[in-house]
Amino acid sequence: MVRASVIGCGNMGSALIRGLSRIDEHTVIACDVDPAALEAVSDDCAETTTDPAAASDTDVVVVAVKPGLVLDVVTDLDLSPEQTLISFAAGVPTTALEEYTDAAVVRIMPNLAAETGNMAAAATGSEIPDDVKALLDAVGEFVEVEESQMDIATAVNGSGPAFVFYLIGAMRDAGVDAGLEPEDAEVLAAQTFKGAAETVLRSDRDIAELIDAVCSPKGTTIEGMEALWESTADEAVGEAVSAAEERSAELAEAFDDE
Ligand SMILES: NC(=O)C1=CN([C@@H]2O[C@H](COP(=O)(O)OP(=O)(O)OC[C@H]3O[C@@H](n4cnc5c(N)ncnc54)[C@H](OP(=O)(O)O)[C@@H]3O)[C@@H](O)[C@H]2O)C=CC1
Ligand SMILES: O=C(O)[C@@H]1CCC=N1
Repeated sequence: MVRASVIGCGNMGSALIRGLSRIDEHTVIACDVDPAALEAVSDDCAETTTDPAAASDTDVVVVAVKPGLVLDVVTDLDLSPEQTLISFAAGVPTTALEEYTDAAVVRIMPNLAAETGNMAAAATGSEIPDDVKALLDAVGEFVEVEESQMDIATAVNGSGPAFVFYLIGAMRDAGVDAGLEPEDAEVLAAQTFKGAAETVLRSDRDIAELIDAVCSPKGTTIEGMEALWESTADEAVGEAVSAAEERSAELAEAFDDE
């Protein structure tokens, strides 16, 4: 069992808390300056507090506040070398965090799908302790990456859900425009993304082979694929990822002189 606290229970912190509450092996203390944020997760954690000091004696301390607040919060926590600090912050390098704490630091780029146990996370740190791995495994899949890869990971899996929500919306809207009921179109589009993602994860076949498997000769899909191949859809996705990556790098630049 992992004893963890989550400091900052907004969008990302609350998603983690709710994801961990789906399994009862972990004890989670939730901390936020906003009582309303704590009220929203009170049924999904063991304890809530507005005092970070009261939440700082757990084995693992997850800091999920906005990037600009992270170092102040970490400084005030005064953690020991036996504890592990997890930072979710975009653009805050591990070395910067290490200057402000005695705890072992693991920098993680999570995503909102922690809430449903489907998080894709990138983790970096000299050694990722077993209890942190157990915590990440409990809410999805993680991969270990180099610190230098964190900006692109932030774009792909951290920001990625927003890009995918957008694409699901576009597929839904196309269905609605052609006559489907909005609720039906949303289920069909979202479940199709979910099923396709699950297929990619579970299949030995690469993505080109999977596309081929859907395209019946002279059928419907090949017509749609030809329209996609002729469009600049892949460039648009690439540009979205690059813009998010650049912003992550820009946030990190603030720490260059520290
Ligand atoms: N949202 C996402 O999908 C993802 C976010 N992240 C990272 O997670 C972090 C949090 O992002 P997100 O959840 O979106 O942000 P939110 O603003 O939704 O949540 C942050 C929460 O922390 C609270 N807070 C502020 N100061 C303190 C403090 N000193 N002690 C305790 N709580 C405090 C805020 O309260 P108040 O609002 O009153 O200030 C708010 O409730 C960021 O660093 C971000 O880069 C990473 C991946 C995905
Ligand atoms: O938009 C952001 O900055 C945060 C980090 C990745 C996802 N949300």
